[in-house]
Amino acid sequence: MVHIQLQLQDEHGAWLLSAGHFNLYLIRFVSCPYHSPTSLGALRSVSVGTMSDSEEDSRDRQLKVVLIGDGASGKTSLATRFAQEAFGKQYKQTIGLDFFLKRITLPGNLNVTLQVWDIGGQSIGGKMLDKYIYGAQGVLLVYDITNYQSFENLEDWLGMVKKVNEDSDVQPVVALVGNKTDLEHMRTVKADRHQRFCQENGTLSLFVSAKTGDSVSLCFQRVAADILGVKLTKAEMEQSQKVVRAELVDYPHDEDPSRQEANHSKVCCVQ
Ligand SMILES: Nc1nc2c(ncn2[C@@H]2O[C@H](COP(=O)(O)OP(=O)(O)OP(=O)(O)O)[C@@H](O)[C@H]2O)c(=O)[nH]1
Repeated sequence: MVHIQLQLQDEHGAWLLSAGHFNLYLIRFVSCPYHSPTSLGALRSVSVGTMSDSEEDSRDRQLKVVLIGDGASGKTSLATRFAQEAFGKQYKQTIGLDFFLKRITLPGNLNVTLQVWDIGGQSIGGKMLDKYIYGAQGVLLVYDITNYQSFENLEDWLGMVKKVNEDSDVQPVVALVGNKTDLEHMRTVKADRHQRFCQENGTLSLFVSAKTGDSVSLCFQRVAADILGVKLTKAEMEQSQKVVRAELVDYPHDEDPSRQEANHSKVCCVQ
């Protein structure tokens, strides 16, 4: 594939455009005299050159990853935990979709910008769902491990993904994501049921907690790596699985300090 580097400067030397990855037909379009003298008349230089493979490799890849699944399964929470390292206990239904961007680095210094499309659970019957899913290289099928219905309904969500991609040569990487693992004691979807779904549908298998952050980065890393054909080592996977959670409790200050020491616990959990 031919890549062209195109750079445009104005009369003061400011870059109007400096970009690569143009296919030849785009360059033809740029060289047409479509621009007005006022907007681009002051152009000082246009340089066109090819990019070497190493320059090309150092550029960010953009991947579209969509999160789908029933309402309240935790899609927004996952996206927020991943992109902003935050978690909100309050449920606020996503209407339509939300959009997040996050840059990650995969082994081999491969920079990847993930476009995370958080699709509202109520979109399942809507007209826009196929448009949201279209073009996604990665799909996270999210369910709540404490809600069996959210797992059962994934058949419908996956059906939609297959329908959107039925004419496509390249199929998206699909991952089954069991969320809310911090509520293990309330689990209603057995782990072997989860694994069977993965085997039957050829999906990646992930368990996460958006609340604690457990395995959330790993989840996105694995999907991105799989899309790009990058292999993550065991050490790399363990690294992105790690969670450091510290909870400091503010106790009243007027107690006897010796009693405070005996009665109060500070929670600091390193996983
Ligand atoms: N305990 C626990 N609660 C979670 C977790 N993830 C999400 N929640 C809670 O579950 C509720 C729903 O989370 P959302 O992220 O809004 O769910 P959603 O899938 O985006 O829902 P829709 O917008 O309706 O599609 C919220 O109250 C979250 O705080 C988790 O890992 N553990």
